Amino acid sequence: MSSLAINIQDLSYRYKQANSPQFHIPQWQVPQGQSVFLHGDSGTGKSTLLNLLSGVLTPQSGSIEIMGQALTTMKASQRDKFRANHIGVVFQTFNLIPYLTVLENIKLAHYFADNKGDISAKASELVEALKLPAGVLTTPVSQLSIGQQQRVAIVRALINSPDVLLVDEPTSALDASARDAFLTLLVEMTKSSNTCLIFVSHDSALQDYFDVKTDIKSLISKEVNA
Ligand SMILES: Nc1ncnc2c1ncn2[C@@H]1O[C@H](COP(=O)(O)OP(=O)(O)OP(=O)(O)O)[C@@H](O)[C@H]1O
Repeated sequence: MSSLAINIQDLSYRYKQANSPQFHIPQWQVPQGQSVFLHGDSGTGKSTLLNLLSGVLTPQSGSIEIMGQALTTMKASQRDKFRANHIGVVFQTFNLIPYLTVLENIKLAHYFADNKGDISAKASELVEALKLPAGVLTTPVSQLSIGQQQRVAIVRALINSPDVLLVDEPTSALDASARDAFLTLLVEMTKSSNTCLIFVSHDSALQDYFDVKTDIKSLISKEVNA
């Protein structure tokens, strides 16, 4: 089995709109279990890269392997299945369904993965580990604070034990002490499950929590973007 969680080779992507910049990464490799702080100026392509890694966007050329499996050659249905089983995502808006309870939201994520069975026990464990209140599983998401919703989004992303967890700017809604506690937990949890964590943020004060700090500019090929 590959020891790389992510292996990108000669990746090119361009949005369909006229004048969109070409986004090109000659190569990028991230080992299993590594935590990466991915930063860079606004508009440099961080969200685009996360969307390519999660298979939401499909590149025009090049390859993306996750755990040695080529995301880029999968059919859309295979890619959806693969994402459910191997990739956790927490994007800025959390994408939780507000009128469903926390447990119903988590079950929905689990439904799309292969590993069936009752996940209530694991959901309770994660809820406790992320220091959410005990009764939260039966609470509708709309009744939670933003900080709690963020933790629920993490629980949902971790429920299928992903190999790669992609997190986009999640801490802006939190105060400094809540943010510290959140990041410490997030890094601990991903380390203990050998999950590769790609964490995108503008806030360089957060970089010390992570194994590696990567500026997206260093990944993007200069000639193509000139
Ligand atoms: N849906 C889209 N259609 C066309 N162009 C897009 C689209 N989304 C992003 N872009 C363009 O792609 C480039 C990279 O955008 P992206 O959102 O990935 O950057 P970012 O580094 O995440 O920015 P920020 O830090 O502000 O969130 C920008 O030039 C942006 O205008």
